[in-house]
Amino acid sequence: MSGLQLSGVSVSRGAGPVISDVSLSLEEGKILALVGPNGAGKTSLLESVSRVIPNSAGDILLDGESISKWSRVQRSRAGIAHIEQGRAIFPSLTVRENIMLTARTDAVLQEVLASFPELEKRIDAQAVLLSGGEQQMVVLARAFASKPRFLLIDEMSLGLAPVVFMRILPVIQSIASSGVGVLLVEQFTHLALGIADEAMVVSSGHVSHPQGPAKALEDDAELLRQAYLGG
Ligand SMILES: Nc1ncnc2c1ncn2[C@@H]1O[C@H](COP(=O)(O)OP(=O)(O)OP(=O)(O)O)[C@@H](O)[C@H]1O
Repeated sequence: MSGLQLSGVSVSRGAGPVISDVSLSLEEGKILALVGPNGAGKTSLLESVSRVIPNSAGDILLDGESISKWSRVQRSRAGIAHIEQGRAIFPSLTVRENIMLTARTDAVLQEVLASFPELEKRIDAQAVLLSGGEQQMVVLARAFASKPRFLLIDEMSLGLAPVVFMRILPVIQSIASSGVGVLLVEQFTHLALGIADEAMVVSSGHVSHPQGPAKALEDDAELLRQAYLGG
């Protein structure tokens, strides 16, 4: 079986479980939106996939092989990239230097920039001088330049106006079209559902709406509301 799978994954933090028995499946080239209320455990779930924290039960599989015991570095080398919450650019470096940290060669840089027309224009600007939206583009470009198979994106829109985030959405779509599987956690639920192939809702650490077509949730406000309340 190819792709990334979570099978009955639980995650504990401090006092107890924050994720219980979550299963999902992500294929390369697809976007799966993971939505749910604040504190539902979405960040913790992504963190268990990249091994910021371990899963306490269940299994995480890559191409059918268990990676639950793999370190963060091993998972990253296997192509699992994680854009964590908060902007993580190197402010004193230029856009080019930030992207070259992972691109390493000019050929890869040029390949990446083809998906980021806005950045191409600002390639020699110091990153600190960019707008919030442009800085997030740099973060995305740097992750894409590492040539991931799977990209975990945690609330890239934090601190951005929806209209600014809307410029980032087509870039995420283009990354997925290039063959990267994207697991997207996003506070602007409808924007995320609008670009996702599939979606699922997590509420209080549990799956309250299982993985299925994103359109079903996008088109049915009542279904979405119920799932947010815990199904
Ligand atoms: N470092 C931590 N130590 C202990 N508990 C934590 C830690 N980080 C998060 N939690 C708790 O884990 C639960 C899930 O939080 P998490 O951040 O994973 O949810 P979330 O759905 O991403 O929420 P948000 O949208 O607010 O970021 C919450 O109850 C939170 O208080």
